[in-house]
This record gives sequence, C-alpha cells and structure tokens, in this order.
Amino acid sequence: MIATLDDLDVEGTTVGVRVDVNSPIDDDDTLADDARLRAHVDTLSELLERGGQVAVLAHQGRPGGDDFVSLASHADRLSTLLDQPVDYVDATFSEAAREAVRDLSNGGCVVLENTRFYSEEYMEFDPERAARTHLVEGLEPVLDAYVNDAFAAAHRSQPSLVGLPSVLPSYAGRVMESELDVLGSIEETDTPRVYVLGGAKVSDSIDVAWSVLEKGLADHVLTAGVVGNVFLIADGVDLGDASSDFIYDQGYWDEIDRAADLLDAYGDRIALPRDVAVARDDDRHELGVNALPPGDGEAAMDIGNSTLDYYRRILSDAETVILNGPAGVFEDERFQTGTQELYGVATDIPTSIVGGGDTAAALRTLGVEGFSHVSTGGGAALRMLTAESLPAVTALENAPQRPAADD
Ligand SMILES: Nc1ncnc2c1ncn2[C@@H]1O[C@H](COP(=O)(O)OP(=O)(O)OP(=O)(O)O)[C@@H](O)[C@H]1O
Ligand SMILES: O=C(O)[C@H](O)COP(=O)(O)O
Repeated sequence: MIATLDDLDVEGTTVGVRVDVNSPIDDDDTLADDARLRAHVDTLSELLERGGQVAVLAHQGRPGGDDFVSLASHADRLSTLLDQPVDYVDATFSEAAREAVRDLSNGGCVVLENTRFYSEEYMEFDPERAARTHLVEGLEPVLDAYVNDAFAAAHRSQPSLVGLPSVLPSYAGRVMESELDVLGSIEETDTPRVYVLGGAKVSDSIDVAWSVLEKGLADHVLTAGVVGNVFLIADGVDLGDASSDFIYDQGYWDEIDRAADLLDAYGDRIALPRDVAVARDDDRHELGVNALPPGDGEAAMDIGNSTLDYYRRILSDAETVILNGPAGVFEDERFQTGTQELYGVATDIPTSIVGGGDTAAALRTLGVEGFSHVSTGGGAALRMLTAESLPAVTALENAPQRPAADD
C-alpha cells in the first residue's frame, strides 16, 4: 500500500519532491518543451497551497549528452507555471543546497541542481545502499518528508528515487498515483484488447509482447516502427541493407531471433506491416512487402497505407488499445502519416492508453489528442506493461512510518 498526498500533514512540512522533467533542450541549453514540467504542477501547487515548503529534485539528460544541462531554465519555467517565485540553487546536497532548503518559508519552492551532475545518481543501488549515498545523507537532515512524482524514472534505482524513501516518510505524488492507477489495472480493461508496439526500444517491446501474449492479456499485437522492421526480418522479409544495418548498429540484431520465436509461439495474434515507406527522389514512396527489398540506401521509415488499412480493421473491434512508440520516423514530415493515422484511429476506441515520452511529444506536434490516458513514462511504462515491479514504486511501498494526515 502506497501513501499519497491525502495521507500527508503538509502544513509547515519541508518536502523533497522528485519529479521527472527530463526534456528536450534548445541549442542555448534551455528548456525546449515544458510538457513534463506541466504534468507536475498539480502535485507541486497542492503541496504549496497546503502550506508546505518544497525542494524539487530532478535529473536532466545523461552524462555526455547535449541535453545534460543545468535545471536553471526549468526553475524559471516552473515559476511561470506555478505563478509564484521559484528559487534555483546550483547545488544538490551540499551545505549550499541545505541552506537554500532551510531558508524556505511556508509556500516556498526551490529547484535543486540536476541530480545527475553527481556520479552516484547515475548508478543503480539497492535501497539500503542508496540510503548511504552523499545525496541522501546530505539532504535527509533538512527534509521532513519525501514525495515521488517521477513515474517516468521509476524504473531506475538511483538514490533520489530509492534512497530517500528508505529514510523519510514517503508518498506518491498525483502523477505517480494516476499512472499506477491506470497502468496497474490494464488487465481489468474491456476486451478485445490490442497492443500497438512501435518506436525504437526493440528489446523492451519484445519483452512486453512476450508477457502480454503469454498471459493472455493481448488479443492482438500490432507492430510498427523499428519493432515492426525487426519482426519483418524475423519473418524472412528482406528489408535491404539500410534498415538491416540500422538494426545491427542499434544492437538489436539478436532480437530478430527472439522475434522469430515469438512468431512461432503466437504468430496468429501478431500483426506485421504489409508495406513500408522509404525516401525516394526526396519523396515518400510506399512499397508492398512483396516488392522488397527496397533500392540501394533506402530504409523502411514508416508503415504504409495497406498496413494502416489492415491495422484499422483489427482496431475496429477493439474495446481497449495500448500504444507505445511511434509508427515511423515522425521527426521527418514525409514519415508522419503512420503515426498520425494509427494513433488517430486509437482515439476512437473506448479505452486508449499511450506510453512513451517521444510518442507523447510526437502526438502533440501532430495534433492528435483524445486518449483516455497519456503516460509520462517511456521505459517505465513499458516495464509496467510487463507487470514487472518498478524499484521506485517498491521503495514507496516499503517506506518508513509517516505522521498522520491533517484531516
Ligand atoms: N522505421 C523507423 N526507423 C528508424 N527509426 C524509427 C522508425 N520508426 C520510429 N523510429 C524512431 O523511434 C524513436 C522513438 O522511439 P522510442 O521507442 O524511443 O519512443 P518512446 O518510448 O515514445 O520514447 P521515450 O524514450 O522518450 O519515452 C523516434 O526517434 C523515431 O524516429
Ligand atoms: O526520459 C525518461 O524516460 C526518464 O527521464 C528516464 O531517463 P533515463 O532513461 O535517462 O534514465
């Protein structure tokens, strides 16, 4: 049983709130998209309005990446979204950070620096060991409680996610609560239930497919994106060198055998693309699977129209659809059709659940809306779809005793 904000006596309490605001970043190292920040506004404003002091903890990017930047511009944006001053301190658990937290008055909010600027926060620990990291030992003395709202990072066992809840009374924020509610009860949704697996996380998607087919949760699995390409190769289709090299370079070559095993075991419930789109003379050009391989240097970048017709027919009977990952390279407008159309069909299904940070961003760009639930999580949502436990959620379940709620 996980405690929520309803169980927390907030007035006068200093709360460390872990959010996931890992976002696209512009060339000047500032925030390019605030969707993930907006998702956490309810949790943060509730805590502030109920008289708490809030220290926000988050990561941005991965070491070495162009998006591995400070949270200064996130704090600026948060100030606008919360309509109140939000301090920022370029420290996470040092004396400077503790001082900034101690200085908070009731209803005050400070954003601490990118947790991953410190190496421990990019390592995986068990909760007991995570509790003895510098981040946890540095912050614990100035916090009364911990709230985890970072569902999208809940598959990581890093100190700010599993260490702090080992030593502080801990609660799920509103985002975490709603994600666990929806993604944790998929087996109760109406059938026929269809899973659409696209995007580029091939191993994770094959794990999900195994799990939902084996457990009888999926009436159909539709494949698209790089996942669909791997299944086509597993089915004996020659996709040409460009797509094959891409799959090899991404480290997914071994997944072809796993996809073939899955087709052997559950082929009657797995749908494969019937055509693909490639770039030819700078335009989109569709090729039926029978016309493959494509020309030299041409890669399968999207699903084509006959695949869309085929998938539309399967989806027309569905009561529930769960989608993860785009159907094609949506960043290139020639290859947006698959994602736009397929996800568009899904909005007409009574229960439609979408996972994936990139996917959610793509859908906003493409103007596709009207889903029952759009998850903030990519890897975390996929992991949850396999019914595996998430370390940060387990840490909340095992968190220490808490003070009683105010009502
Ligand atoms: N046929 C294809 N060939 C190459 N790349 C593709 C293809 N189809 C989709 N992609 C790429 O897949 C990427 C998104 O896949 P991913 O699985 O990471 O999505 P996601 O789960 O929504 O993302 P996130 O990790 O942000 O949660 C996009 O960058 C898109 O260009
Ligand atoms: O964007 C995400 O999926 C989360 O913020 C987790 O990021 P990570 O994959 O770098 O741990």
